[in-house]
Amino acid sequence: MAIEAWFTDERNEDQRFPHQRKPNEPVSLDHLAELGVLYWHLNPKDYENDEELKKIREARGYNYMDMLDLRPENVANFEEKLRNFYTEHIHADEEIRYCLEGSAYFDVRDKEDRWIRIWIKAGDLIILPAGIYHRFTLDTSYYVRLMRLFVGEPVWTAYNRPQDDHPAREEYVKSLTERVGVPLAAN
Ligand SMILES: CSCCC(=O)C(=O)O
Ligand SMILES: [Fe+2]
Repeated sequence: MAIEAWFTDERNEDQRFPHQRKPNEPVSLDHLAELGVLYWHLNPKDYENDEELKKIREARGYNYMDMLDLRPENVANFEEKLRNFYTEHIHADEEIRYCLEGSAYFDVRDKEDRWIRIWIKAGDLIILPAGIYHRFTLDTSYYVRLMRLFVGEPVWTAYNRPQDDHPAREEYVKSLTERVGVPLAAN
């Protein structure tokens, strides 16, 4: 079972709604990969002994790990945090999130600056590349338990859009043309 992703409508309704277009315009994993967004589906029940997760962490150097239980009762300044998560931003590093329970939405910008909504559920691990414009919201279930991974000491600093001159943004924009350039040049 793969994650679902789609282009969002532009309606000004609750951010926790799916915001699918009518008819729905799905986005494939290949399209996400072109944007540098990576995805795995793992077994969330046994994450402590999961060899697949171990392999990914080793291969990518994710030695840091913590848990984020996003529900109003156990997060200080819950509303403010959610507001910040939903403000379009980038990071200087990858954003790696593994959904263990519940569900939520990551929105990422595509090359034409359209929003793609990615619905993550238990077992979905996604990696957003450094420099990609994105935001995050809970869905109507209003609960998600996420594992956060990182290389070394974690840096969660968010740089709100616009960040055209940020080195991570410049690097990301360059990587987009290179990623598309390879298969085209091979033709
Ligand atoms: C709650 S995890 C995702 C939110 C986000 O984009 C971030 O933490 O930078
Ligand atoms: Fe982020």
